[in-house]
Amino acid sequence: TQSTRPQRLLHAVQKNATRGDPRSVVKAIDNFCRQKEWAMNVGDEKGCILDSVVSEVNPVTVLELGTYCGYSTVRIASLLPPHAKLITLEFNPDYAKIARQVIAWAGLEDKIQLVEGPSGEWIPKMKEQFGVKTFDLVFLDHWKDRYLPDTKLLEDCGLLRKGSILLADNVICPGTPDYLEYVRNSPRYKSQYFKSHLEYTKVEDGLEKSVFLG
Ligand SMILES: O=C(NCCc1nnc(-c2ccc3[nH]cnc3c2)[nH]1)c1cc(-c2ccc(F)cc2)cc(O)c1O
Ligand SMILES: [Mg+2]
Repeated sequence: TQSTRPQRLLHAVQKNATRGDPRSVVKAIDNFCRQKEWAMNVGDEKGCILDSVVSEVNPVTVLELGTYCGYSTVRIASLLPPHAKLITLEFNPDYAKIARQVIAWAGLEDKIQLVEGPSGEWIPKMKEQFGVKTFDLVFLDHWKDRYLPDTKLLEDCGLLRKGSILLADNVICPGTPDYLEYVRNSPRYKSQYFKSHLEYTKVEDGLEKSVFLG
């Protein structure tokens, strides 16, 4: 039977990356996507912006919406302090299966909790299921029409505190117009746009960093 793109991406990691070395996993995926097949990872250019925001925030609790193959999951987790935790939500079981193996190859299972299912169902359960009080950093990279409803859900569930950072991928391409309008005009957020490019292309895209003001 024909393999899927996520399966081919995983094989590229297992062939070219060193077990237990997250940076080599990130490199192997970027090389695969540049040389072989495009895939919707945040990529190396936007990934550097992600790295700088993670390093600046130094978060203890992180939520990632949209795991896909685990590229940004590994990229973020490799920068976290020792007792920090990253919860990543993935809706598609096939993506989740691949992501678990990519995360294992990077040796980051202890820092990452991959949860399968729709964000709308899981966000209200974060406190009771995972003992989360609030998130220091949320990386939004899932379905683009879910960014705004899930942000409002995070607010309503008391999962954001004064100073929590939302970092959103793809605010230009594919685009999240309703989310951008909200975080840029709401008095409850201070927003900043980091201009970049759609992963592995010359098409404009960017990350929007928004600080929740409480
Ligand atoms: O769709 C994207 N990403 C989303 C995947 C996902 N992985 N998991 C989910 C999930 C997770 C929990 C959920 N709960 C409810 N819906 C959910 C969806 N969604 C995406 C698409 C592009 C893209 C750009 C230009 C093109 F020509 C084609 C494509 C680029 C990107 O950087 C992306 O991130
Ligand atoms: Mg993305």
